[in-house]
Amino acid sequence: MRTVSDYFGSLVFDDRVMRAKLPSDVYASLKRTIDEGASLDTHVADAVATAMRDWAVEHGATHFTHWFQPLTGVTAEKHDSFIAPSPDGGVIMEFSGKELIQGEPDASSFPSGGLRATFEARGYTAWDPTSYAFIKGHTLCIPTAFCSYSGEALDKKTPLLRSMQALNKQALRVLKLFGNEDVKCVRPCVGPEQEYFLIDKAMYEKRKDLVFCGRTLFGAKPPKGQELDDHYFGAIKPRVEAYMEDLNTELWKLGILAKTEHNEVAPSQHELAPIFSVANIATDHNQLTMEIMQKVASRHGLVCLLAEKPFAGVNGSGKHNNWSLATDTGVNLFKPGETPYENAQFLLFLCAAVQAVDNYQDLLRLSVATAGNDHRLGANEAPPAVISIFLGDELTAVLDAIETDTPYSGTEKTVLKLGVHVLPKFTRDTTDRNRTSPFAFTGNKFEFRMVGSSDSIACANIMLNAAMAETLKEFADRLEGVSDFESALHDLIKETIKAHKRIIFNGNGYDDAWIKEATEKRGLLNLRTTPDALATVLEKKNVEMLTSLKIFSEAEIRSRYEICLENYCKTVNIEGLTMVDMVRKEILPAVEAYLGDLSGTVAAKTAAVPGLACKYEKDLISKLSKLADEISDAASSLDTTLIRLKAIPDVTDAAYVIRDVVLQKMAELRVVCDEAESITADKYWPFPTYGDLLFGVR
Ligand SMILES: NC(=O)CC[C@H](N)C(=O)O
Repeated sequence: MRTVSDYFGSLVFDDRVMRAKLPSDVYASLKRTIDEGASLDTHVADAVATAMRDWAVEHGATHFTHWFQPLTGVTAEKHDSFIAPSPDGGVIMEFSGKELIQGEPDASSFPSGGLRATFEARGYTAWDPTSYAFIKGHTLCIPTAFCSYSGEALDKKTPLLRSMQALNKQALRVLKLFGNEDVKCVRPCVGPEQEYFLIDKAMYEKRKDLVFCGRTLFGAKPPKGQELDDHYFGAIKPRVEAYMEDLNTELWKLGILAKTEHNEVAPSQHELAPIFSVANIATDHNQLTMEIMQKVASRHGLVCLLAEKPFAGVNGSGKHNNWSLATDTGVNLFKPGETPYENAQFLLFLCAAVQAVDNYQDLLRLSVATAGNDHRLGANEAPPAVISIFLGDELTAVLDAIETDTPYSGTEKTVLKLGVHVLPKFTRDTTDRNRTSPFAFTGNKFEFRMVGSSDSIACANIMLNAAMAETLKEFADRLEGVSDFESALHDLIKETIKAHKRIIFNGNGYDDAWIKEATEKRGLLNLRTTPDALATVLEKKNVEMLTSLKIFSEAEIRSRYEICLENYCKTVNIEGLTMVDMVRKEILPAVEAYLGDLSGTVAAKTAAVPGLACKYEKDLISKLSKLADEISDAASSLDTTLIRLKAIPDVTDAAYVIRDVVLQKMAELRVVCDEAESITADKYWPFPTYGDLLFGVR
């Protein structure tokens, strides 16, 4: 039997393959490009392309594609076969260095958020040699960045790579101050925990809301939900187990480090978590993971729902983004060290994260802002829309002690002197206690829990890296060249704690009292909806930070603002239209059919026994008939609003109408439909119910 280690990474042109297949000088040169960003010359590119082609063809590939991440949030690919005609009438398989390095997909149909007006529609894709090429189906996929000819990023990978570069530069400056001359590179490492729902495919196909929107727009609460907590970590059902097994095999073949799997809180909800990797690879891998999760589900007669809130009344799905910083010498900068010096360094990086999150709360919030995630954040199942940091009581007490120069009880009652004393050993706080926090320190990393399950993790990590780079830059500017490093460091840490401790909160984030305290006493932002959050990207401090670090140009920021808002408007518009369609073509006809049969029953019964009261039927007919009128009115009102919406030219104005009017009307329509469902006989209801969907996979 083949073991996992036999086939792990078998579809990846990884370091093992490169070492075996490339001439040693080519391998050394490519490694320099991968590790140090050195540019690649043409003969190296040609040699790599040839080896890649031979390897891919051996593995059954017939095509290649530049695989990229446009601003749609999903990945894109355009396949070209390797074939070229040979003089004898046959074909040879060709792939050049030029084709490896650069491609020219026709970009005119990807969202560009107004950027297109300023440059040619055609963009180009450029190989990202730091992320390995892989085979999907019969196609060699080459991870690439996607840019315009004038250099504007049209994708999510380019700004992510830029943010990693900025962070590397500033982190190295800070590390030098601590005497770490041997460190050549600092990289953000990410492990995204992916939550998802698995439902039966045949049932899925009967619901237009699931097919068009990926989430239910109607559904009366079933008798059983998640109240017994019997699904969380429960035994995995055989059908789901078979799916997970198949999924793991596919992911492992692609070198994706799928590690943990379990049932989540809601019925039919599950989670898959990988081992950490460098941020851009983790991003590529998560995109691939989401794609393969859906593909494999189909083979098992299942559908994998990635929407943040596919069902009302039970938990939604997030993608908790575990984030840390690692040096090429193997040090995790968020891990408390063993020596006083390491501890001082740890505290400085920790304080930088605190300041970064406080100063750029808005950017972190908007990095996860989508129509789908708005239903999840703040619904007492995922973090609220207010950003705060959980540090745990022990670490918070250490920071308090430093801030006030008071003894910390954990260290034999001495006043902590940075660079002299070691920190006490922290017991790791259990993740259970962090569950309500948007940004939780978990011993050696931060867990950014606000990311939505269907989101690309690129945006969240771009903003995290950017905010951290900016803060480290400020710290390095201040500390470089000081005569007494230890006291300057002490002052900086103390001041940072004082200035930014308002963002630290170890209590229950679901508590209404916290939201009040956060916004009223602490002045933290509460950006409840996507339009509220997105608007903040255009604020001067944010534009200045992102442009000065060269992560985005101003035009790129504007384009992303437009695209995200447009996406919000389009998503909700599709949902509204789907509701109207389902009501008019399915729900009302079903209710009417039931009403017709009930009325027929009354007529038949009174014909048989004249004078019979038929109270049960008549009450039901009155109630349902009244609901049918209300449903019809609510659907018309929603429909009229959607028509009005179309006439609003400005996307920001449209987004506010959605936030304030459309979503409200959708909610009103749902209430009456769900009520009708709860009193309509099962056999009339036109599509599978919540009970069927949530408990249908056995
Ligand atoms: N067990 C959990 O951590 C639940 C998390 C929750 N599903 C979320 O949306 O974030």
